[in-house]
Amino acid sequence: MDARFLGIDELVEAPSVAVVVDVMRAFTVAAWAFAQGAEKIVLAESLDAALALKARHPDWVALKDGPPAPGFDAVNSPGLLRSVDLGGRTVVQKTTAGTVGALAVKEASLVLCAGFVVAEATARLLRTRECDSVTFVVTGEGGRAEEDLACAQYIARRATESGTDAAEFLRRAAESRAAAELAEGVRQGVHPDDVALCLELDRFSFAMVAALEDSLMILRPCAVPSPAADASI
Ligand SMILES: O=C(O)[C@H](CS(=O)(=O)O)OP(=O)(O)O
Ligand SMILES: [Mg+2]
Repeated sequence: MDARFLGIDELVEAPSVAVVVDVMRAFTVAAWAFAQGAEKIVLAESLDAALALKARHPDWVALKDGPPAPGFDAVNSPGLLRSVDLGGRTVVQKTTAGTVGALAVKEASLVLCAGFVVAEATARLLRTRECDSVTFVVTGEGGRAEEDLACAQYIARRATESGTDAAEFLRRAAESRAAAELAEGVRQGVHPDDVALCLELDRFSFAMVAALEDSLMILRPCAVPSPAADASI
C-alpha cells in the first residue's frame, strides 16, 4: 500500500482514499458517541453552522471542543461523553482539527476517520477494500502532531503487516504535546481519563466512514468483516 502522510494544509487535491486521524480527541470522541448509541455525526463547517443545525433540529446534540459554550450540549471529551446516553441521537461535532480535516477531503471516494480506538477496524477496512493508495491526514499541529502521526503510521503498517506491535506507536502518542496539554489542564473541556481513553487500542470493533449526504458531511460507524473472514492476514 502506498501511504502518504499530509497535514490539512498540504492537501492539494482530493485523494481517492483518505484516513483522517485525530487521536486527541475528535475521533476518539466520535467513536464513544457511537458506542453510546448515536446514530450519526454531522461534521460541522463552523461553530455558527453547528448552532444553525442545532436550531433547525433541537433534538440534535451539538458538541464542540474547548470549554462549554451557550447553545452547545457537550464538549469534546471522551471521559465526559462516555456517561451520556445518545441512543438514536444525531450529534453535530465541530472541533479545531479533526472535523476540519474530514471536511478538507469530503470529495474523496472513501473517507475514514480514525484514532487508536478504531485502529484495527480501520486497517481491516483498508485491506477489505484493497486500497492501494491511501492519504493519511495528520490533523493536529499542521501535520506534525505526534499522536496523530503515530496512529496514522500504525494503521498504515497494520493494514499490510498483521504482526505490527502497537507499543512504540502508543508510547509516542502518550508523550505527545497534546497528551501533556490535556494532562496539565492547558486544554479545556477535559476529563482526567481523556488521555488514557484516547490511547485505548482497538476499544471498538467498528470503523468510521464519512460521506456527503445532502451536502452535509456525515460520519457513521461501519462494521468490518471479522478476522476469520479476512484471508489477507
Ligand atoms: O478537543 C481537542 O482535543 C482539540 C482542541 S483543543 O486543542 O483541545 O482545544 O480538538 P481536536 O480537533 O479534537 O484535535
Ligand atoms: Mg487533535
